Amino acid sequence: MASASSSTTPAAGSSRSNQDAELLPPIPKSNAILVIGMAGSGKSTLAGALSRHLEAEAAKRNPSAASSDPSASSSDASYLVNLDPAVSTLNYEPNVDIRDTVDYKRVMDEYNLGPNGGILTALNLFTTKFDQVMGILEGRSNEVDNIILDTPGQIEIFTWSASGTIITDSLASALPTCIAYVVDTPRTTAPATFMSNMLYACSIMYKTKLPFIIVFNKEDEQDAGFAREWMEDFEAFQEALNKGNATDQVDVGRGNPRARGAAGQEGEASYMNSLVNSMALLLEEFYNSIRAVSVSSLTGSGMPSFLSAVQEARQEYVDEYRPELEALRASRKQKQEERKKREVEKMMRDLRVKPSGKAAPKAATGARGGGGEVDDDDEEDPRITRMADRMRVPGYEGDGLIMEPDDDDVLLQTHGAAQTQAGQVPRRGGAQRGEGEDLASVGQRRREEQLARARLG
Ligand SMILES: Nc1nc2c(ncn2[C@@H]2O[C@H](COP(=O)(O)OP(=O)(O)OP(=O)(O)O)[C@@H](O)[C@H]2O)c(=O)[nH]1
Repeated sequence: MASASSSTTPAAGSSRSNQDAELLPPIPKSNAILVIGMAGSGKSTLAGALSRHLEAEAAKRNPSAASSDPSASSSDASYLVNLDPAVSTLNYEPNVDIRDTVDYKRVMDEYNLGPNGGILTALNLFTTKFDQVMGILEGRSNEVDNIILDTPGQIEIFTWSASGTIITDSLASALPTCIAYVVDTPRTTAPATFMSNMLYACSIMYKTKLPFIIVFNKEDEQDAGFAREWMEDFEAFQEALNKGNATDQVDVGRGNPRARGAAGQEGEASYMNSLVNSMALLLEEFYNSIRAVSVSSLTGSGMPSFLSAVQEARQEYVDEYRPELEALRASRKQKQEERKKREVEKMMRDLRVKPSGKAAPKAATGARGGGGEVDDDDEEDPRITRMADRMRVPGYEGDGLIMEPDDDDVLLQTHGAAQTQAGQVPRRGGAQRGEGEDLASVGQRRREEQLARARLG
């Protein structure tokens, strides 16, 4: 488990990213902190506590500005976005609030939905306007240090919905974004609950691929030492598990769970226990790559270590997430350009036009010696070859014909060429139909003309 420690804040806009400004905008000063967690874990309380902590820090850094204009430091310290349409009261004043845009109770009534369906639909409706929210956030992204986004209580509504994905991806493509996964520490002391929380965290991390911070909240009620130990030492977790039922709360006290033992019966070899055991093994890799902090959103303790973890996450975004995003964008752009080029080439071939715009009657070259400028390097279009074959007349060495891609005309020209073995290939017009004349009449007229000429000859 990576622990949060202070790290240098990368300068706004890494050189690497600036080079590729065409694909992605330069990295701004702000971090986006997406606060996610199970219902009641303390997401909103954390968002409020963090913003107050940031305000206080900003006031300390610049006391004169804070005293002359109390709103100045606070507005630059953080920017808050509430994405929970169903919350009734918040312990902070959001700058952008989903409730100002969608009334989730009306959504429930109008669409005949239950509470969760209402929240999901409200979020979906809001997401249709999220480009506007992104415009606002990007506008502030070089003014504020941290943009904090509080998500709906029902975690799956955000993490497994299309709107959650759109919001997360939009943020991550514009700002150094990290996930703050809030854990209700006092309610995670049973090995099974701990494990399911960690599995959820792991699935979100692998889904979003974003820098991830586990925030063990409510440390005023329950120290997170046991959780850290379970993450770092598999045997400690196994020992706690073997002391009782996986679903029993372990008496972790405020210290080492191993020393205190489990509250339940001795070593139950239940299916649940062995399942939790195997999952713990699977999660070892996840634990190794994760940073975890413990805080109390109620008292405000642990905020500096949380902010250090955010800075580490920013660095990870700059070093790992952003280059991948740039590579992805570059390859998508290249593919788009290649497709565009292929389409233009195909169109050129179909029109038999050189890129310079000159017409080239290549279709007539089946009769050799086409008069127009022909792009000889071009691959022959099989349809044109077939058409030219139909037009080819044995022994004819004449000029090319200018024709329209119309079967009637092709037939007429072929017919015209067939009767002029001597080389007087009728130019277009000679073979044309008169107005209102159908193909059969033209044939008839031609036969009559031929007969007349034969008689004269
Ligand atoms: N003791 C203690 N209680 C906390 C702490 N953080 C939050 N709470 C309490 O936990 C309860 C839920 O907090 P919220 O911030 O509403 O949690 P949430 O995750 O936003 O809730 P939903 O969005 O409704 O799921 C409230 O009663 C908070 O007072 C903390 O650090 N310590």
